[in-house]
Amino acid sequence: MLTIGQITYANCTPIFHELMKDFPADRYRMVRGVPAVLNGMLRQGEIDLCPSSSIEYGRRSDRYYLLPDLSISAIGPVKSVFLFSRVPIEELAGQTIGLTSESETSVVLLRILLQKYHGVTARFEPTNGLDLDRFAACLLIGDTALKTALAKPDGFCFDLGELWHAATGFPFVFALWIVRREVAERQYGELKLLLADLLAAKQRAEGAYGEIAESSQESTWMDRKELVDYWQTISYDLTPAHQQGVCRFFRDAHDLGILPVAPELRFVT
Ligand SMILES: C=C(O[C@@H]1C=C(C(=O)O)C=C[C@H]1O)C(=O)O
Repeated sequence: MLTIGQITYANCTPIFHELMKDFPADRYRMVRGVPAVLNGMLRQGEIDLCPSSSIEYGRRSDRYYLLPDLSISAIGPVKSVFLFSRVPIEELAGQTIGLTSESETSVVLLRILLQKYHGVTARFEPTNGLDLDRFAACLLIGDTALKTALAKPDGFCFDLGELWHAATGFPFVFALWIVRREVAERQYGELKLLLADLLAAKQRAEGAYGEIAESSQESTWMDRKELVDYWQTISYDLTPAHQQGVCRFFRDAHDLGILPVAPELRFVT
C-alpha cells in the first residue's frame, strides 16, 4: 500500500477530498503534516510520495521522480503565501524578517524576490506567526497566512505568487508531487494507478468546489464563497509554462548559491 503525505492546508483539500471519497482508508495510507515536516519524512523514507515543496526536488533530484500534470501553483496571486510587512519592500534592506518554519519553497522564493528582483538584502529568523513588534516583516504560508490575511492586519501584505509573476511572467510552482525513486521502481504499477486516480480526482474536484466547501473543515473559519474563490485561484496543473517557471526558480536559486545545480524535471513515465 502506498503511503501518501497530505499537506494539512486548504489548498490540498479538494484533491484529497475527491481521492478519499472513492477510496476510503483501505487503498491508500495518508499521513498528514505541514510541508517542512512532510519533506523530512519523504527524505527519511517514512512516506512514499507527497505534494511536497518544489525546492525539495531541486535539492535532491537524484533521489526522486515527479508525477506529471499535478502541482500546487499560482499564475499570479496565490492568496496564501504572504510577506506581511510594516514597510515597503525596498525599506526591508538590513532589517530582520521572521520566517515560518512550515515552508521550504516560499522561504527560498522570498530570498530570490528580495535579493535578485528588488535588490534587498535582509536577515532572517524563525517565527511562529505574525509578530510585527519583533520583526519588520513576517513570511507566513498556508492556512496561517489565509487566516492572518482575513484578519486584515495593519501594514503591507505582499503576495509572493503575484511578485514572482510580475518579475518573471511565469507561474510559480510551490509544490510538486514528489515520489521516492525506490518506490517508483518497486511499486510502479500501484503508482500508475494512483496517478490515474489523482488526475481523475483533480478533474472532478474542479467542477465541485462549491460542494466540497460545504462539507470542508475550512468552512468553519472561511466563508464558503471565499474558499471556492481560493481554490479557483490555485492552479493544480503542471503545464509546460509551469515547468518553465520551476526551471527558472531553480536557476535563480542556483545563481544565488542556494542550489548547487539547477536540475531537470524527471517524471514517472
Ligand atoms: C500555496 C502554498 O504553497 C505551499 C508552500 C510550500 C512551501 O513554501 O514549501 C509547500 C507546499 C505548498 O502547499 C501555500 O502555502 O498555501
